Amino acid sequence: MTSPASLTLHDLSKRYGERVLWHQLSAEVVPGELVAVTGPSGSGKSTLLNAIGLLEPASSGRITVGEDDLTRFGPGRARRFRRDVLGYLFQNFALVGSASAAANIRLGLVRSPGRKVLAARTAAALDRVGLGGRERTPVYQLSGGEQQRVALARLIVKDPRIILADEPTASLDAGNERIVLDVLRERAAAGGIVLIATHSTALAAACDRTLVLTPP
Ligand SMILES: Nc1ncnc2c1ncn2[C@@H]1O[C@H](COP(=O)(O)OP(=O)(O)OP(=O)(O)O)[C@@H](O)[C@H]1O
Repeated sequence: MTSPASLTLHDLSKRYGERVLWHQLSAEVVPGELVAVTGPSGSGKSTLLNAIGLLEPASSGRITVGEDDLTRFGPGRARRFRRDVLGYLFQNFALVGSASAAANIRLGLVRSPGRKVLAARTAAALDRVGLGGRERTPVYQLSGGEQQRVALARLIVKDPRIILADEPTASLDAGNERIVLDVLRERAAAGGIVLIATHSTALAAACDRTLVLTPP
C-alpha cells in the first residue's frame, strides 16, 4: 500500500431518468477509516459503490482520491485505477468456480511478486480467514461462507488502497461475519479506505461511521 490519500465525494448526484437516487452527496473518507453505507433498499448503495469503482458514472459531481479526479478518467486510466487501487468484495464473491482457491487469489493480482512469495502470502491469507491448507481446493467444492473467505483472502493478498464491499456478510453466519469484519478492519488499520454497503445494523455499528443514503 502506498501514498495514502482521502477519497472525497463532491456534490455527487445520480439519477436514472426522472428518478433521483442521491442528490449532491458530499463526504470525505480518510485512510484508516471503515465507513458503512446504509439506506433503505433501492436508495442506491450499490450504485454509489459502482460509481466510486468507476463501473458506472455518476450523473453530476466529482469523486477525487487525493489530487486525482476519478470522474475525469478515460477508459485506460479507469481500468488502471480499478486494477491498481481498488479491491472489491461482492455478495456473490466474483470467483471462478472451476479454479482453485489459490488460482482465484492469483487472478486478483496486477503482477506476481514471484512464485515463492506469492505461495507464502496465499498460504498466510488463507490461514488468516480460517482456510489454511485449502489452496488447491476448487472453489465449487467450497461452501458459500468459505467462498466468501477466499474472496477475502484475495483482498488480503492484493492489498488494495481502497476496498468497496457490497453486502459482504449478507449470507454469512455470525462467525464468518466476524472474520469478514475483522479482516476489513485490519485493512483499514493498515491505512486502507474501506466502504461497506450494508443492511446489517450490527455491521454498520461496528464501522467507524455511517454514510446514510436517504431518498430525496
Ligand atoms: N442501470 C439502471 N437503470 C435504471 N435503474 C437502475 C439501474 N441500476 C439500478 N437502478 C435502480 O436504482 C435503484 C438503486 O439500486 P441499488 O442496487 O444501488 O440500491 P441499493 O440501495 O443497493 O439496494 P438494495 O439494498 O436493495 O441492494 C434501484 O431502484 C434500481 O432498480
